[in-house]
Amino acid sequence: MIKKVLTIAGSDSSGGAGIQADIKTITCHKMYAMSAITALTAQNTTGVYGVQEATPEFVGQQIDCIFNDIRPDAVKIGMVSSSKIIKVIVEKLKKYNAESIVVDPVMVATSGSPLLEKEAMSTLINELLPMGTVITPNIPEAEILCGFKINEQDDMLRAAKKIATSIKGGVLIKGGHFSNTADDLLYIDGKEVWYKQEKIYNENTHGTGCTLSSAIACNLADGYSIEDSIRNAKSYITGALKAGLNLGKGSGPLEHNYNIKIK
Ligand SMILES: Nc1ncnc2c1ncn2[C@@H]1O[C@H](COP(=O)(O)OP(=O)(O)O)[C@@H](O)[C@H]1O
Ligand SMILES: Cc1ncc(COP(=O)(O)OP(=O)(O)O)c(N)n1
Repeated sequence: MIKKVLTIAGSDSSGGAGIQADIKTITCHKMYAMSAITALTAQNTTGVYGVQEATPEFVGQQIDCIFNDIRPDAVKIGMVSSSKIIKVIVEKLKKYNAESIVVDPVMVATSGSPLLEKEAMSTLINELLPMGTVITPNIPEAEILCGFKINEQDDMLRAAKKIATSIKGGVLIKGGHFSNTADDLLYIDGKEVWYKQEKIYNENTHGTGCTLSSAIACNLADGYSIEDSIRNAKSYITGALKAGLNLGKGSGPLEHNYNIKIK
């Protein structure tokens, strides 16, 4: 039976991040992708130029339609935009007893544009993050969640331990924002697991976070443990970066389908 994965996230018109990156990732994992769109962004490889939010009611209606018909085996959550949208997502995930939830706490695009309203931060922290089987902050997001600067790997561990005090799932801090390494750290059940990866010198990293979190969701849907799901997802993203796609005038997208052989 084909596995089904739902992404609840924003649309990226340029196709490199958000819903589009998620659907490509899920499809490349040979799974069935479904989406509940929280916001439309007018975006390309150089930045985010406009955001049009969906109403919270409409986000809820999309989630109802999905769960009442094709129940997802895993859920990935990305850009959630506002407090009201977060509340409806939490309400629906609880109502349907959703399992295997990966929360990527998207706050600001790497280009610098905010993707979450300032007032929504406390709702994200107090209501959405605790729903996660695993949460996947990058370094700037982890700094906001833990309240101190992360300058080196020891700080990543301190941050993960602090964030884990209010979250029962795993905390994966992504190290892609460091200059020489791309080592990610999972902190789960009092245990640290490092995913070591040397930095790939590719400036085209638009959508890495979205791609990693949806790849983790696919692996959870397939029944892998959290630890192994992250290991497999890390290997997928490393391949997608190494493939070296070069599109657009800014930080371009990844080659999601680098491992698909049809032709
Ligand atoms: N240049 C790179 N080389 C290898 N891995 C990378 C590189 N940039 C990002 N990654 C990896 O991509 C994933 C997403 O990380 P990151 O870029 O830190 O998140 P975000 O896209 O949310 O800012 C992580 O597994 C990270 O280690
Ligand atoms: C619609 C939308 N959602 C999320 C992001 C952020 O993508 P992410 O993979 O976390 O990182 P960057 O692409 O910003 O490096 C986005 N840009 N758009």
